Amino acid sequence: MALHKSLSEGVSDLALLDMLTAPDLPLPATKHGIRRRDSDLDPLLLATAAAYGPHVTRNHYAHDFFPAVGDPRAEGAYDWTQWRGETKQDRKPRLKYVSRQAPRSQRLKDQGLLPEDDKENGKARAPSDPLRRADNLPPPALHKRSAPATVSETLSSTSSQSGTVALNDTPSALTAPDLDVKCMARTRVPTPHGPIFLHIYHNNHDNKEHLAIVVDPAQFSDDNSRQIPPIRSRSLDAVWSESETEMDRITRGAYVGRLSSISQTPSTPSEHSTITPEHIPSPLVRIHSECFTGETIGSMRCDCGEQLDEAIRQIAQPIILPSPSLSDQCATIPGRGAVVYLRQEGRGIGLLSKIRAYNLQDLGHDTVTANLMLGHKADERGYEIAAAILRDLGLGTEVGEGVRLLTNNPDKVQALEREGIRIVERVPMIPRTWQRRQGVEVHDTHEGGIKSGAPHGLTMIGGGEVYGEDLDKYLRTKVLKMGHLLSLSDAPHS
Ligand SMILES: Nc1nc2c(ncn2[C@@H]2O[C@H](COP(=O)(O)OP(=O)(O)OP(=O)(O)O)[C@@H](O)[C@H]2O)c(=O)[nH]1
Repeated sequence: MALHKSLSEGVSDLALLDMLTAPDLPLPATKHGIRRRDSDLDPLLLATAAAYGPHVTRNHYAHDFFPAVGDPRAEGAYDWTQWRGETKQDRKPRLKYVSRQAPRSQRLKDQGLLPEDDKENGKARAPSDPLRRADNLPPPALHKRSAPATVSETLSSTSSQSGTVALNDTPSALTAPDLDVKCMARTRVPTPHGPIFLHIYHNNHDNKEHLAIVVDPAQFSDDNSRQIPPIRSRSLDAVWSESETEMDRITRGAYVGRLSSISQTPSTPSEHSTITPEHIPSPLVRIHSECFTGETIGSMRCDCGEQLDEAIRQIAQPIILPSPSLSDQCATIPGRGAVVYLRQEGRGIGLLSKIRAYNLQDLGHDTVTANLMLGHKADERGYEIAAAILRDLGLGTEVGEGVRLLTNNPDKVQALEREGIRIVERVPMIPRTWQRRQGVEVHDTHEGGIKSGAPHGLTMIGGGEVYGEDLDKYLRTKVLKMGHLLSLSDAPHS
């Protein structure tokens, strides 16, 4: 009885919707006496629109019955307000339920809600805004690579040799733009390891905002007599436009010293020297790849969070300089260097694929095989942008001092060297549990930061060490399958 009641209620609902929505065409009735719901306009769609109000299905109201249009790009095809009725030519026997609006991306662009080319959090900027303009990218010399690396470079070098085609005559379809990076903003951030300068970079090869974490606390001092060149971004210190004010420059981080309500000195775009006195060790640099799981939610499947923390900690350690003579006291200078933080999540395969790879790993596959099973390479990362950022910071350039690179990954060293970065030393990144096994004190934290004895397993900045079965497997695969330069005999469970 109840079943019959609900069935009959359902039947009358459908009949009502049919009555409201069916075109005025005679339609065959079913054996229950209800017309078939084969209208082009789905009654359920209309019911949803009526139930939830126009704000939910606003765009559906721009759809209606129209004679089918042969060419969807015909005048008025997308804009129903422009529709002036059908012509003889258009006339078709069948009504079709079609959309008369442009694609959503086009509509947003027309309304000024979608930026054409500004990647900064999707917000449109006025063309006059000095922060928007990209015409002050660093001079080409800073970006020159030693060997031709792109189609355009190869083409232009061949053509200039033959002397027949000018550089700019290369067909644009064949040229990839030379990589340019630009530091959009820089700011001071206090961390458990001391203050750092966070730099945000844009580039013309991908849509990611790559970062540089610069450790150079000597820049806070007013002492201009120091011999060590500051680690500063050339593109940031450049003047971006004639209309740029001092406040514009300061707001984007182009200032010197410590910014405060009484200290506001804009930087000058002068070329900084990259020559450091010989007795000063080269800056310590790490090229770090994004790992949301390890760095943000404290995953202990990998040691990425710990590595980021450890890298900043090591770079920030004061440098003890050898004393010129036995009687002299050793001098110390503040630690200096940088972490370039690349948005290449999951070794370049992205977070979604990495998460799927984790499930395959739980089924027993290692990190490399899991990537391959998902149709990815074992490692899809590139280091051209990292090299360009280092050059912009004056690190590892041909003329200046080299860098000491914190890594166990030989591919990374080679890739950076291919990009022209001068690496004078590879400094290993030993996992903290491995260091502890070797009797190394691993909680040597900065004054004022998190104190020794941070809980184990905390992978965030200022945290302790990562451990566990998953991490063991992860590290073993890196050593055994990816050639990482760590000795497994140092591992706690070996
Ligand atoms: N595909 C995949 N990526 C992972 C996994 N675990 C961590 N990653 C990513 O690995 C990257 C870090 O690379 P690693 O191979 O750990 O280290 P590396 O940068 O090559 O080498 P080091 O300089 O010695 O640290 C980050 O982008 C992480 O997101 C995993 O299980 N699968």
